[in-house]
Amino acid sequence: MRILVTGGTGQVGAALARRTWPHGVSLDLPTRAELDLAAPGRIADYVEKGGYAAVINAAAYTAVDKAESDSLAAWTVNAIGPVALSTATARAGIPMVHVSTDYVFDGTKVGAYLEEDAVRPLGVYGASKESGEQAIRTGNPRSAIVRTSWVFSADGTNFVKTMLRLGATRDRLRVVDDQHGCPTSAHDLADVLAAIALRMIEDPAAPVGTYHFVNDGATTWCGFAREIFSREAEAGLQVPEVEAIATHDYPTPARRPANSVLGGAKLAHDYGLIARPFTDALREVLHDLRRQE
Ligand SMILES: NC(=O)C1=CN([C@@H]2O[C@H](COP(=O)(O)OP(=O)(O)OC[C@H]3O[C@@H](n4cnc5c(N)ncnc54)[C@H](OP(=O)(O)O)[C@@H]3O)[C@@H](O)[C@H]2O)C=CC1
Ligand SMILES: Cc1cn([C@H]2C[C@H](O)[C@@H](COP(=O)(O)OP(=O)(O)O[C@H]3O[C@@H](C)C(=O)[C@@H](O)[C@H]3O)O2)c(=O)[nH]c1=O
Repeated sequence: MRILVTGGTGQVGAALARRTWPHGVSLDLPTRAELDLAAPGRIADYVEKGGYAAVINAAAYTAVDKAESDSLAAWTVNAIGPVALSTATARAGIPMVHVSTDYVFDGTKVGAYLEEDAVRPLGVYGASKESGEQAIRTGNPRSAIVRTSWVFSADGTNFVKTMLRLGATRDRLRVVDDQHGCPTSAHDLADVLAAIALRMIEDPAAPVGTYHFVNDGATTWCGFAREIFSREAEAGLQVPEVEAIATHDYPTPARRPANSVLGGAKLAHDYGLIARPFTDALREVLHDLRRQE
């Protein structure tokens, strides 16, 4: 049985490729050149010919700031690509698992966002992802949308690697302390996506809809940076000082939500999946990164 995974060169796609799958399950991990979400006309044919049991869409345009000036590209990959994927999977009669983001919310809620809370994205990336969610819901009724946030791993580009890179050459970093969210391991997320996909393949009546999955523990970007450097200091490494600043002291092209903490018990209720603390996953990732040096 084969599962199509898009975005295999990204953090989440690579984590899906690395995990151990049950005997008899194989993945098709096409490159962007082989399956381009920005060329939706070819997606139906690719899905139809593949004879897949399910599709996991981990491909996206994820450059949050660049999306503000490159909105057509972001919308094509994040919104129009999913229209084609959901229609093609529905026609093939197979389930689809799609990854979305905390940046669909505007950050004004007091407390954690639940699956049913109203969305109001602040930027192009969030808006294009929100449109992608709608495309999935409308196009394939057998679909699960998993919203997550602040993803990190030893692969690809992410905040942990940015902090380590900047910290290697600077004594002091300035990091925003008024945006709250939940750092999430790409590997833990991959396990969740896989569990949902496998259950949906086995059971046509498996639960569908929108789910939140994040690792346990909310923090700010500054808190996250300090956590990273505390672990590095424990390992005897030289670390920079981290100065807490406000969002207006770190201007960026895209606005980001002040609070994008995701909560909700749907995933535990419907699929029995529980998250571990992000600090546990962070230790593993830092260990892997040190071994890569
Ligand atoms: N990173 C994060 O913090 C968060 C991510 N998410 C969501 O999780 C999912 C995975 O993100 P993540 O792994 O971090 O992203 P990455 O940026 O690490 O990887 C993106 C992947 O998408 C692929 N891709 C981009 N454009 C296209 C295209 N036109 N056609 C086919 N593939 C394309 C990239 O391929 P290539 O190598 O060729 O560029 C790459 O494999 C996305 O849906 C994202 O929105 C949600 C919340 C947080
Ligand atoms: C590098 C740096 C960033 N920052 C701030 C900018 C921003 O507000 C915050 C995070 O910066 P980044 O650009 O690394 O992260 P960003 O691209 O906003 O990360 C987002 O990516 C997309 C794909 C998602 O879906 C989100 O869940 C989220 O993970 O930290 C500092 O304050 N100091 C710094 O030195």
